[in-house]
Amino acid sequence: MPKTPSIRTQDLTIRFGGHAAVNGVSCAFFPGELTVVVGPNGAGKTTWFNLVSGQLRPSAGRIFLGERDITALSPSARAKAGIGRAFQLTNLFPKLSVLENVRLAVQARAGQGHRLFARATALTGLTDKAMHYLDEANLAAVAQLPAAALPHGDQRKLEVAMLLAMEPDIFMFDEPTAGMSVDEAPVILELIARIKQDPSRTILLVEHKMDVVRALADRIVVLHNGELLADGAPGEVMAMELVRDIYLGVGAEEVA
Ligand SMILES: Nc1ncnc2c1ncn2[C@@H]1O[C@H](COP(=O)(O)OP(=O)(O)OP(=O)(O)O)[C@@H](O)[C@H]1O
Repeated sequence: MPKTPSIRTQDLTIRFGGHAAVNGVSCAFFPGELTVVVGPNGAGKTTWFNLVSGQLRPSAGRIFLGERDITALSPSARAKAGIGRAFQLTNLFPKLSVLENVRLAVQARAGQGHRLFARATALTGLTDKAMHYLDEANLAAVAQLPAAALPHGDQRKLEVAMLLAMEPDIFMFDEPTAGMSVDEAPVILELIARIKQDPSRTILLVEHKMDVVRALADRIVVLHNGELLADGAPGEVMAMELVRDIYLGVGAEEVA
């Protein structure tokens, strides 16, 4: 029996004025699969991501989460429905401790909203859960520090721990190693590789760096001028002449 996609876009299009930043993109994604969305600057990758997570509304086309049409849902309703997106540090509460940050995500997942002062008994359970996710992200040792005190790489890990605490079915990462040092980047990649081990999860990643693409991708989707140019296994896609052509001048040597 063919597998049901966990998320899919159908003829997804958004126009800004006369310009179609995303143009008729149809593709489906499956549990247990990590897809990297690549393409040159301005190809429409971030815009497509924003359409999927709900920050932008399409001019045409639809988005389905499983069988459910979520095109009209707000970003928060999509998050509740199972789409989790890591934003580049904009979701952190800098003055709260690392633990409190994750605990708030656990509370949000449990449907208790963002209350900092929950009842003591409830708090213990929430704290235990939060510590579990901090352990997964290798951040347990810094649980009591304010988020703002962490180095950039650890803040990005904290963001991933908060994403894990939301227990999404779909994980979306926009350039997860952007701004990281060479020492910090592998830790995030390892964390994403671990997330991928759970076959119920679908992972979407926008990435420019070919070493990251090579390390993680089960599949590559190439956008170009807002259109879907290629979609397939990494070796297959990277060997396509058209794909190599559009990368000429923007890292052709890296594609090789
Ligand atoms: N709010 C907007 N208003 C007008 N044009 C926009 C808007 N957002 C994006 N665009 C245009 O849509 C196109 C796609 O942009 P997008 O940022 O999605 O590309 P990208 O592939 O993510 O690029 P990069 O790799 O540089 O981040 C670009 O031409 C961009 O200028």
